[in-house]
Amino acid sequence: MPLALYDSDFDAFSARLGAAFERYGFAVLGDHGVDPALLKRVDVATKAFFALPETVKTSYHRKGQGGARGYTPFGVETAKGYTAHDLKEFYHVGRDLPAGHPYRDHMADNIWPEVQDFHEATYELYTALDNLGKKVLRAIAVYLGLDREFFTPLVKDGNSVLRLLHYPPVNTPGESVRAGAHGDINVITLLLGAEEPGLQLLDRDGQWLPITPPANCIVCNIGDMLSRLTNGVLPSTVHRVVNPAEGRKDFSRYSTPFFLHFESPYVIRTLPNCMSEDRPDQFPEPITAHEFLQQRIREIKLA
Ligand SMILES: O=C(O)CCC(=O)C(=O)O
Ligand SMILES: [Fe+2]
Repeated sequence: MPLALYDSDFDAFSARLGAAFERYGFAVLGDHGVDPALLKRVDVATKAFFALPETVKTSYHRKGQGGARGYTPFGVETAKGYTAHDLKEFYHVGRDLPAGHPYRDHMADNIWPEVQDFHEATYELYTALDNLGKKVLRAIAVYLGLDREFFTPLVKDGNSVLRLLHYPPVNTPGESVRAGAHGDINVITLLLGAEEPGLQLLDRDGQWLPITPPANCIVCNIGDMLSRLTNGVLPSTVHRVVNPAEGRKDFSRYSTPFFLHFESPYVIRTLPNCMSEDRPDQFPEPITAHEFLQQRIREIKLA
């Protein structure tokens, strides 16, 4: 789906995107407008970071923060319901908040590694994806029959995270997979770098479908918070990253999801227009975005 349609025919864009989300929980966005030169800078800085010695990388790991900022080493995150850990390491960049901002009591400051251009490039990408996410949410709002700007204030200072992911080569057989089957916790996810094969979604008939986006596309999916808010009208589809095929085992995979979150105090309460006699409220208990996130972080062994 070309993002150009957002400007040329917003209603058509909203209808097509919404239909893809309602059917698959996923959509692929073309010509997303994020500067290719910026993506190259992020790629260079990311690879430079992960190539550092383990002792240097772990100096950017903060225990007891739920992996919210900085480095999370290989072998920590474990998908909900799994015993074997995922085969990945990652770095989280969060939102910079001004001095005195009330959310600073729970949104930690960023940690910046000593890698050239890492701070500038990754934060520029954070801002670009934050803005792109607002466009996607405008299209979703109209699809759901809400005001076009319904989500805009709810995500303004949301606890969104840019995750720079590295899946190292997989040379030893074992139970672990690159990323075990999971639903994303957040509102929506915008994913860059899924051209390297491995990502699959679990379709409603129980089949795993590979996601093979053309170059320069962003894969977008619905997270559990939006699924809950919409009473499942927009599904948070389970997905995973499988281990590489024979010829690709010696290669790393790098990908970059942006997990867009609500502002922490926002109360997720089922939207009235997503309930009906045929679709009774599945989530009668409201929950704040903050509490929802804390519960899920404990489940994936990040806290
Ligand atoms: O690496 C990918 O393609 C997907 C990663 C993912 O699903 C996640 O980190 O939540
Ligand atoms: Fe995911």
